[in-house]
Amino acid sequence: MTLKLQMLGTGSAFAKTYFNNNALIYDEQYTLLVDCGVTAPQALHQMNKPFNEIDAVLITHIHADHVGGLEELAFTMKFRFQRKMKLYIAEALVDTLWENTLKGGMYQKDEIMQLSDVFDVCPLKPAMAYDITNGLRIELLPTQHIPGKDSYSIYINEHIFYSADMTFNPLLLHHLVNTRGCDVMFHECQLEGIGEVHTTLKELMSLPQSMREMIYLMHYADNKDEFVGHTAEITFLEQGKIYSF
Ligand SMILES: O=c1ccn([C@@H]2O[C@@H]3COP(=O)(O)O[C@H]3[C@H]2O)c(=O)[nH]1
Ligand SMILES: [Zn+2]
Ligand SMILES: [Zn+2]
Repeated sequence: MTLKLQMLGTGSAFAKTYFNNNALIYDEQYTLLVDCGVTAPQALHQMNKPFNEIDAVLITHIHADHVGGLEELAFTMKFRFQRKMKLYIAEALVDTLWENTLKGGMYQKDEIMQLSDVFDVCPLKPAMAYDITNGLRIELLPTQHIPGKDSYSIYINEHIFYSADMTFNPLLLHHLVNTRGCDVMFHECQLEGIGEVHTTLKELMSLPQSMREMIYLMHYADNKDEFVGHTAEITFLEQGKIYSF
């Protein structure tokens, strides 16, 4: 099964050169949006892709660069396209996404009272595989990001790791490669400094060569070009480009 991946953006939370780190995953005619940050509506607009062409959105965690575009997406779907988009989300995030993020902007008495009034909500249990289509299987893997904040990386089609924002977890990466057949990793990356809530380039560079060859960097800062040529076997993902896996 060959999937295609196209990043709407590859930027870190406050990057200005790149859009937010959100992705489109294509399985033939099906399109899954992975995260929908503040810049996602603008990025989609520039790609000439209306919200209506997206089949579902999946959320990794609640930070504005991952969910800040959901209000525009949901309002546009409701008032322009008269339908709800499917929302794949860890069950632990359902209430907080509504109560702490969307309700303030979206609440309308008798019209929009809960998340399910604007999304077709599909709560996911972590560590369980779900077939989204015949050719797209996803599993949420809880990964550490901010203390007390639930955050979920994604294991796709039993061989692709797509990291949420996360601190370095070499044990998980080794486990996926050694026991679960992982051969591609899209990994968020903080290019310099101490990775308090993210994984640093230095940490990823400490992995064995065979794993570095699998890694594509995303969620990077504006000065990415300074690091091109200094990442050994590790590749930078580029926003807008279509990759097949
Ligand atoms: O303890 C903290 C919490 C947050 N932050 C910043 O806020 C950003 C929120 O989105 P993000 O998770 O993509 O990146 C985060 C960081 O840039 C931080 O530096 N330290
Ligand atoms: Zn982020
Ligand atoms: Zn985050």
